[in-house]
Amino acid sequence: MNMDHESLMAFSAKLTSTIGGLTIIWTMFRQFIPYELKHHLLAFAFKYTSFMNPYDCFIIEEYAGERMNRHELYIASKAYLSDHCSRRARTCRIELGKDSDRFLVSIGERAEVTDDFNGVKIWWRSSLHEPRPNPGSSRNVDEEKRYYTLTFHKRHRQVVEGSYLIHVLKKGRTITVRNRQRRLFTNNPDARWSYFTKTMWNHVAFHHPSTFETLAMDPVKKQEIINDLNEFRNGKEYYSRIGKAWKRGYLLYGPPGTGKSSMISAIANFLEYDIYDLELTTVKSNSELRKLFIETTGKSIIVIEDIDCSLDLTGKRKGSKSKEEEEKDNSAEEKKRKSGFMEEEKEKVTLSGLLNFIDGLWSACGEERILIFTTNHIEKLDPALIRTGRMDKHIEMSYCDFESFRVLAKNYLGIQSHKLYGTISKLLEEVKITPSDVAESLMCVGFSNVDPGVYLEKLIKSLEKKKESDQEPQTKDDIAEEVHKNENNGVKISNTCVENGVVQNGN
Ligand SMILES: Nc1ncnc2c1ncn2[C@@H]1O[C@H](COP(=O)(O)OP(=O)(O)OP(=O)(O)O)[C@@H](O)[C@H]1O
Ligand SMILES: [Mg+2]
Repeated sequence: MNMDHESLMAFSAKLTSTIGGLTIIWTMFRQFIPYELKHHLLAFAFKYTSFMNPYDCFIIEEYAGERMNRHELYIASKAYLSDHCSRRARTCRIELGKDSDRFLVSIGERAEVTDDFNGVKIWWRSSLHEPRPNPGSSRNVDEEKRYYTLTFHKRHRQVVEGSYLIHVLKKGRTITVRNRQRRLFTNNPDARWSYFTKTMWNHVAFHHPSTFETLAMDPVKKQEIINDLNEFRNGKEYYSRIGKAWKRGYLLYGPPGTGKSSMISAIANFLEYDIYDLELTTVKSNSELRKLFIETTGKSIIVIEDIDCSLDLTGKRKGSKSKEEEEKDNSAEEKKRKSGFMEEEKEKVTLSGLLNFIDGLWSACGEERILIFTTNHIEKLDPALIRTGRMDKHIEMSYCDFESFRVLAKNYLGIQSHKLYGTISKLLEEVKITPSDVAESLMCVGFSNVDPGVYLEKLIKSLEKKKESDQEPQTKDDIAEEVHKNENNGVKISNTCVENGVVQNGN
């Protein structure tokens, strides 16, 4: 033990004197050797060491390009290392993800980790550029610019250059998407965005708990949608092979409270995409619409809710109007032009403008996007918008059936079956009730250990009440109110007439 201590002391004394000697030589070299000679000597030393050194190295800078954007390969490498290697690093950097409460672990400055790729060993090291002092400013020019150095044996250069870097890029991208906090965007009215800030979309963190498990609908239909989404997500090569833009359109239709918005959230949660909720009524023109679409990113869902109410899309395409209507419009336009209102009117979002993004030339802008329209009145939409092939999938969200009820009962009451299920199943066949109304009856916030029977009874009561009111003949007043309501919605009741205050259905 004593011997060991002594030899350690001797070794450290030797080391100190060697370092001291080298420092003196280095200082002399820097001070007394002429610049030209120094340059030649260094170049020779570099050549010699690189000849002797069997290792090559690549450098991945954090910032690159004219606009000094963050290098995509750097971002992907950081994500890749955080997932694959950071556990092996002795020094780690921990950051809080943007808009998220997840921690991102990456390898720290000067820390080194080793990766193994098909038997090839790669050493990664993270470094920081020395900040360049900026005279006249308290800030440095190069603040926080990092880079990674990859070192590997020369004989593996082809593997690293070819497949390894592609592997890092692909994995890194996937991890970045997985780790990011998803966002819900909404468009700013044009008056609020300026050329400088370019904030056409505002966003908040997207946290919606709706998933396919919590969504009450026909299980076969649900599975079909999940399969369709999976095929879409993995379909990059397929889409490029068939020459179609990598995007998909869904039209969700059905009465209010049947789960259209919940379905959008479930899709977003399933695919882990961002949502762009496009408020068409605030978009002034087709060119503004185009800018908004260009600004959206990949892996996103662009939603236009209540498309029938968003705009009067039906009348904006040539040929969709009768001659008489067109003449009427022309004279109205003439009047407006004369009174100076034309400039404002000319600039509008038109159906053709919208269709251009669905399957026109502009549909190819960006990739991996899902476009979803929702409506309560599919019959009010322009046939051009809903013709086959335009929106890839039409999904009807309908009233609550027994299967949907079972999902809701499992979500809200945590039960799979109950003796009252038979009664409920029978009533659901006779009564049209939305999942939203069923959910309302089953809601028991904050009560633990409650008897599910209480809530099922409550549901049965509301179903029976609804059944009774559905069976009651409608009065003149009721029908007048309904006609008024439908007229406001633009729906005509054609086959219904009123006789002696009782409604007779013409069908
Ligand atoms: N199919 C469903 N599955 C699960 N919950 C549902 C379903 N439909 C409705 N709900 C419940 O009802 C609420 C309202 O549903 P949602 O907003 O999705 O309906 P909507 O079809 O979008 O209605 P609207 O046409 O008025 O926009 C949801 O928050 C959810 O709790
Ligand atoms: Mg909705």
